[in-house]
Amino acid sequence: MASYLGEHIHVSVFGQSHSPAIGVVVDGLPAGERVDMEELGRFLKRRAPGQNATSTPRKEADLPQFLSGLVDDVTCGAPLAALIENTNTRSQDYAQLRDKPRPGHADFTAQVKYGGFQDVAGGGHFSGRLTAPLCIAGGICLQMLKRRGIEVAAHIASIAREADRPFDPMGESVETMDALKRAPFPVLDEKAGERMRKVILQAKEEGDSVGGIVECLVTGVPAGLGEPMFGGMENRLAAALFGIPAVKGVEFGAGFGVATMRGSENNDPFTVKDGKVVTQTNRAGGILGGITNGMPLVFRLAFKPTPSIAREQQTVSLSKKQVEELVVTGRHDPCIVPRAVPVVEAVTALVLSDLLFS
Ligand SMILES: Cc1cc2nc3c(=O)[nH]c(=O)nc-3n(C[C@H](O)[C@H](O)[C@H](O)COP(=O)(O)O)c2cc1C
Ligand SMILES: C=C(O[C@@H]1CC(C(=O)O)=C[C@@H](OP(=O)(O)O)[C@H]1O)C(=O)O
Repeated sequence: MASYLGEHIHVSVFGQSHSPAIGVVVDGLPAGERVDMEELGRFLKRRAPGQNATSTPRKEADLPQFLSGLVDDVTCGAPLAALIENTNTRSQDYAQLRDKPRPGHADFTAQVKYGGFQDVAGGGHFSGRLTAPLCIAGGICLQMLKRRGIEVAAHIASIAREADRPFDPMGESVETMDALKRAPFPVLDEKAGERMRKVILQAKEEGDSVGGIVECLVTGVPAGLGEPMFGGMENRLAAALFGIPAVKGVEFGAGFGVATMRGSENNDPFTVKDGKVVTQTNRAGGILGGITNGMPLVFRLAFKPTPSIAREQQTVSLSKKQVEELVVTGRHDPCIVPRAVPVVEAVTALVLSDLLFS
């Protein structure tokens, strides 16, 4: 399984949703970086399950235990290892899924690939739960980046057809970006947030789920990060962001919108501000030729609706090779998007740190 990321800051995620613990090993963190444990705890809490009606009811404290890599909360240069215990598992909910794979989840493909030896319980290693250890590693990198003037923030850009106001691609204030990190439901327009919550609860009541879009903004990125062709900033971010379960699309800057624009509409004119070359607009999303141009990075991710829904669905019995009905039981997010927002920030911070600290 390809559960590792990064060349210089190498991150390896392990565990399954219902194994005794999940965790991460991070090799290559620079020595001497202080980890603010309270800040990290607040970050992990933003992702943790079981906190409100739009989330899975599975309750987990998601408290990281550090086994190595830190001395008095400061990185010491040795590989950092951290664990989170799984305490609230109900594996019987998954018993039928080895033979009757859930439409939209990885049960069928895992069965094909691992020949029945895969851990089915809780979605095994495919579970969104594996994003918790990613947030430990990414949360540390977010602190390292902030110390160097790089701010990463994401918000819920839309749920189903309800949309927030988009980020200003030229950047947002640090106050606005920080406020999103304190918000239990991170949106820029509270009224839009209310409508989104309603859409999620409505779908849940109907035994269904909804998807949506997360938009991410990174300010303070120096020009010159990334390589042409296959080592581009877009390539690296996309490869990592597609590792978040349920992501089905990633677009940078004006994204798919460029297809209907003219060059005169899409090009960002250059100008000089305070002696620095900048662009007047930022439809490129801060990347040209795979290399950062010094403008903010802006990108969006499409999340599919949660596959495990309460409604009856059609599947097959793999042993009987016949069509059967399936009712998925258990505890699930009616929408993945709100809990995925800090995960997007974490993965972004890991990719940027990998390039910056090389
Ligand atoms: C934070 C988070 C929470 C998730 N919660 C659930 C869930 O409760 N139920 C579910 O079926 N899928 C959930 N997913 C999505 C599945 O893990 C994912 O759809 C599945 O592994 C198949 O992978 P794919 O959608 O990338 O193809 C969650 C994903 C994330 C990132
Ligand atoms: C526990 C988390 O979310 C889980 C993600 C998930 C899935 O299939 O991705 C399925 C559910 O697992 P379980 O059936 O064990 O409750 C969610 O609760 C988490 O994200 O921390």
